[in-house]
Amino acid sequence: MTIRYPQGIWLPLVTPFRDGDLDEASLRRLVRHYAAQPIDGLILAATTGEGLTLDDEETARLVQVVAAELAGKLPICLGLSGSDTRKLGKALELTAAWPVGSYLIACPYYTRPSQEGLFRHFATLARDSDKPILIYNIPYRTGVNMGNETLLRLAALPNIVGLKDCCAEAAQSFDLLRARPSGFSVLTGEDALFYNALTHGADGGILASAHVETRLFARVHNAVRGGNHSAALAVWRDLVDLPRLLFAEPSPAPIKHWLWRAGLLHSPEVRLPMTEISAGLAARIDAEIARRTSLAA
Ligand SMILES: O=C(O)C1=N[C@H](C(=O)O)C[C@H](O)C1
Repeated sequence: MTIRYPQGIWLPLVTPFRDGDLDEASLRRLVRHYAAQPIDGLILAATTGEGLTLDDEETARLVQVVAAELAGKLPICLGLSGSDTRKLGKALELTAAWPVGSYLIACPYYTRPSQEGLFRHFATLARDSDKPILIYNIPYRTGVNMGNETLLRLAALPNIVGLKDCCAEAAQSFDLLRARPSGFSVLTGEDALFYNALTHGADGGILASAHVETRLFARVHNAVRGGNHSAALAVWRDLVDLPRLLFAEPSPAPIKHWLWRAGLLHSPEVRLPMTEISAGLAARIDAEIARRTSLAA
């Protein structure tokens, strides 16, 4: 399923592991669970999905299992990252026939290219693929910030359809939202700023935190879209502590801990260099699960 204007809640699915391998049983359980939630699409093998630790065979299997389980219920977007334009071009070629509708491609990291380098990198990748591409701008992970001028040049290319915005500069995000052409989608990847981004005009979010209380994240989105800002704010005031808790230590370990405690994952296992959460954070998460469970009862 190909979506040319992504909006709403896109879930960057965690990748379950068991004893070092892909845990397919947990993966199927997760997909069944989220297919019944109010989300608009799944992102696989991105930051939250520990995509950098998966080899090609595992990524292929991940996509295959998720697509089979979804049976077309939701669109799939595949996360790609790297700092070599040619290798990414080969990854696009390798995955062209896979059941993914679009790609989320991070800016090249570590090498800190110029704005012209960033433009040519994405323009080359856009030329190499028929599928829609979302640019992922996250300077605090990659070391390079794609400026709005470059983004707007890229937005003019037919299959560059949007941005996952994690630039961490409120003015840059707002200026882009004012200047973007119609048909170019902006989704925030700053979980704790989701409500603010929506009120500034963003189309939705790619939010690891939405693994938990998915319906409340969707309610915030729907209320802002419907112009009901006081209803959105009322939900958000209760929800905003959740992303803070789930990002208190490197993601996705806190989220995996929560999903394990909730019975959706067999294990909270992450792959090195990520590590499981501290005992202190585990106790805080367990207490929050207990609090939310007693409120719901
Ligand atoms: O999985 C992702 O991609 C996400 N990335 C952001 C990050 O890298 O910090 C956070 C977002 O919730 C999901």
